[in-house]
Amino acid sequence: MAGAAVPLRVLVDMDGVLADFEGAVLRGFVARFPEEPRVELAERRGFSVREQYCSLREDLGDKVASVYESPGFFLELDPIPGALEAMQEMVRIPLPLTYALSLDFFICTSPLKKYEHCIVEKYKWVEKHLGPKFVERIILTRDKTVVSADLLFDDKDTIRGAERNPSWEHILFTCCHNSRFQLQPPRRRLLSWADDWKGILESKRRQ
Ligand SMILES: Cc1cn([C@H]2C[C@H](OP(=O)(O)O)[C@@H](CO)O2)c(=O)[nH]c1=O
Ligand SMILES: [Mg+2]
Repeated sequence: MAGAAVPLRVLVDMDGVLADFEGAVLRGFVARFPEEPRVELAERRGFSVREQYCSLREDLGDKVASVYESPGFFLELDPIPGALEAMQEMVRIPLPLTYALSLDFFICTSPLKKYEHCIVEKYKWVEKHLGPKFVERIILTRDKTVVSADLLFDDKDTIRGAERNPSWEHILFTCCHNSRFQLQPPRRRLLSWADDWKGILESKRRQ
């Protein structure tokens, strides 16, 4: 049909973008190991929490991993400010934005290698905070490069996998661990859900 809108496919990551993984790790670590040195959020550098705690002291890596591998950890994560509202708005597009833009929306998230609690709790978290319709939109994969889309909002600075040229543009979602990461142009960031995510969608609009 002439003039029919081709939907823009958008992937939104979960931890660090919708759910506050980093805040919960620090809180859980302090509660469980109050005497141990810790990494404050302002001092977080690099995606892997475990690596940074290991560099503080070798045995702290296992200790911090025990926090995010515990039952209940993923289910109890707080939503990132503005994330739930942005998701509800995103799935309602094309209402306020433009008549020519419709959207195929998915939550694209990786399970931990120790997946026992993580996987089911991620599903439950989405149902609890966003509702059952969003559960149908979950893509669970350890390799996001093989998923095809126009955009991926993700807090991991470097996303690698089997596909060397993923179809999506990775928009780096700012999180404590990547705030000092130097993005090489033309890579783009979204500073928070208060930042102009609609402008980024518009910039990808198909002709
Ligand atoms: C181990 C680890 C996991 N995670 C998150 C990322 C993945 O979720 P997501 O893809 O939703 O961001 C999930 C499994 O690795 O846990 C971190 O953000 N930092 C870490 O150090
Ligand atoms: Mg993430």
